[in-house]
Amino acid sequence: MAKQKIAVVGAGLIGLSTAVYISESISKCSVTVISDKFTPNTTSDVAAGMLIPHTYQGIPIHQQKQWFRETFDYLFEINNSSEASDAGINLVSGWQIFKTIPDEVLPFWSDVVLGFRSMTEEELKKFPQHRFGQAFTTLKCDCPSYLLWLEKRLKGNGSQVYARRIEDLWELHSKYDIVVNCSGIGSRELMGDLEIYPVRGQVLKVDAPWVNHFIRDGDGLTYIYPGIHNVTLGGTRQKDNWSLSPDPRSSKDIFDRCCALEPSLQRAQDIKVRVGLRPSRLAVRLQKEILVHDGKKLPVVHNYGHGSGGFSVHRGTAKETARLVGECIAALEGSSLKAKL
Ligand SMILES: Cc1cc2nc3c(=O)[nH]c(=O)nc-3n(C[C@H](O)[C@H](O)[C@H](O)COP(=O)(O)OP(=O)(O)OC[C@H]3O[C@@H](n4cnc5c(N)ncnc54)[C@H](O)[C@@H]3O)c2cc1C
Ligand SMILES: O=C([O-])CC(=O)C(=O)O
Repeated sequence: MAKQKIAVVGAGLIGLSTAVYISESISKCSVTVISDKFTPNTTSDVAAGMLIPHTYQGIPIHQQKQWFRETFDYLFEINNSSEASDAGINLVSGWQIFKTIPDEVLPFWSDVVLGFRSMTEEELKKFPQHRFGQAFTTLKCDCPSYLLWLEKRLKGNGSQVYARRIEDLWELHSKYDIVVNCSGIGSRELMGDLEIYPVRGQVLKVDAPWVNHFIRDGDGLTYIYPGIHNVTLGGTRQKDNWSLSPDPRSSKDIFDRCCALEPSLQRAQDIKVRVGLRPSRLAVRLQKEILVHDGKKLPVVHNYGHGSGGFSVHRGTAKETARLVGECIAALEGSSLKAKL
């Protein structure tokens, strides 16, 4: 049986990690990634890269927990290997703090991260405005390093990578048997999917190597995330705002909010501003679709709409996408066998 040719559209975190999973788990295929932007110019490069899940309202919690666990276990294994530094993965401990006691004292992901517990009175003294907190250890990706590492893995296993903008997935019909759509916010135009919308996020990447614990305000707006190369200070969440231009007033506001939680940040150096558009949707779109033109068919598997939580679940959604691609391959092989009989 000839190898099935698979095109993955998108070279952000979701496209690259899905292409890696498919190329490493399905032997009967060749994989080509096609994208108009690559690292360091994708939304995924802007992210803080913390493994702290965001809840998708349209997806059962057990499913989200499974995606998070698969992602955490995968990155934990990399963290414990000689690849950790190349892949940009580190373990980081810290605190999520709340001004009032949250509804969810024990979030669904509490037994996936390491050492989850309530903060002690002594620890809370550092944050006089906050009444409650959770201490735990999780993983963080240095996003550009991780994307480069994924790209290197792909090229190393013989997959192809091309720069090109796709206007219509049907363009790929003549060269590919199956298309995997990981175009993030680009799916609004590419698929005409009006359920996906941008949530603009502005962050600062600063040099402050003495900061070694993360701090996240439970309101999700203010966070300090130390990584391998810099500390990410956040943030903003601006629904339906498409602007990629840095806003100086937001930068000052972010810096002030973070200094209120960690005053030593006043001495931070080399402050860079980054903006990204979170590809937000009630639920990640993870499903098969058959495109039909003039009686010809093109199977497509969608994997987009990861919003604020792509890093936290990417390996789990890549695995599920590969399973759907496997079903498409079985169907194509079944129909070519039938045609021969
Ligand atoms: C400020 C900020 C902080 C964040 N922090 C975290 C965090 O700490 N933890 C976490 O889990 N998540 C975080 N996220 C969310 C995370 O960044 C996203 O969920 C994730 O990056 C989405 O990845 P993606 O590959 O779908 O999108 P993208 O990175 O946008 O990739 C989409 C790709 O598709 C390509 N593309 C689009 N349209 C076309 C087309 N028509 N033709 C060809 N190519 C196309 C693009 O060029 C790009 O390569 C954060 C996001 C932001 C903005
Ligand atoms: O909420 C966080 O902690 C970081 C994040 O995922 C985002 O800004 O989207």
